Amino acid sequence: MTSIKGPAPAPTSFPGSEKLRIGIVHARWNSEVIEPLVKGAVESIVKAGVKPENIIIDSVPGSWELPIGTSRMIAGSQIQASSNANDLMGGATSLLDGEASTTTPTTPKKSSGPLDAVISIGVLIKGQTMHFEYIAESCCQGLMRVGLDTSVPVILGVLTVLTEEQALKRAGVGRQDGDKGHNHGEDWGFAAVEMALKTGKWAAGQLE
Ligand SMILES: Nc1c(NC[C@H](O)[C@H](O)[C@H](O)CO)[nH]c(=O)[nH]c1=O
Ligand SMILES: CC(=O)[C@@H](O)COP(=O)(O)O
Repeated sequence: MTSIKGPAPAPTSFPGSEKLRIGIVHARWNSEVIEPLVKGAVESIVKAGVKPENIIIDSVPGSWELPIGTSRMIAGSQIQASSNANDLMGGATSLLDGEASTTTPTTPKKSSGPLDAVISIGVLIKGQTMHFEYIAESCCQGLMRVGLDTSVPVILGVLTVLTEEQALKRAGVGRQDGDKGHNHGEDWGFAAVEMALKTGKWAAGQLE
């Protein structure tokens, strides 16, 4: 019997996506699986209309570090956005200091606005101990908390799998049964763009 499980097809258009800035923070553990997942996510973010230069990618050692990495990346983007706004006003800090500003206001080509969504990507593979269970639970709880606390959508890109083949298949690079599987990174990219646009509209009081 064929399976009915899986996401609905992604929307075909994402109006307004050209203004978005999307972050990806990924763990470096299990990099053979991480790499295609990140690639899949980037491809679908671009397909959805986000400019490649507005996709910010950074890494952390392992999935345990994803919640703090995600949280600080969001905060860093907000700091960058407000200091950029100061620069565009002609260097507010130096004016406060009573100095003439030497900063020439320029319009940055790529966005330095705050991140509109972040995808947190990790691959946890069950080993011999309880390590997997502790990290999986804390990591997912932590990522949920970051999203709710910051109001910036955090997309759960963490695979929690029992075998290496399960991980490979979920990154579209399966090696067994002639079945490569499906790259979940692609779904995460579309989810990030959709959630970034929707939370932006909701924040502006626009409900369809
Ligand atoms: N076993 C896996 C880990 N373990 C490493 C931890 O995430 C963490 O980096 C370390 O304990 C230092 O704090 N990470 C994964 O992403 N995937 C694993 O399967
Ligand atoms: C990093 C660890 O603590 C390690 O011993 C976990 O082992 P396993 O992945 O086999 O559970």
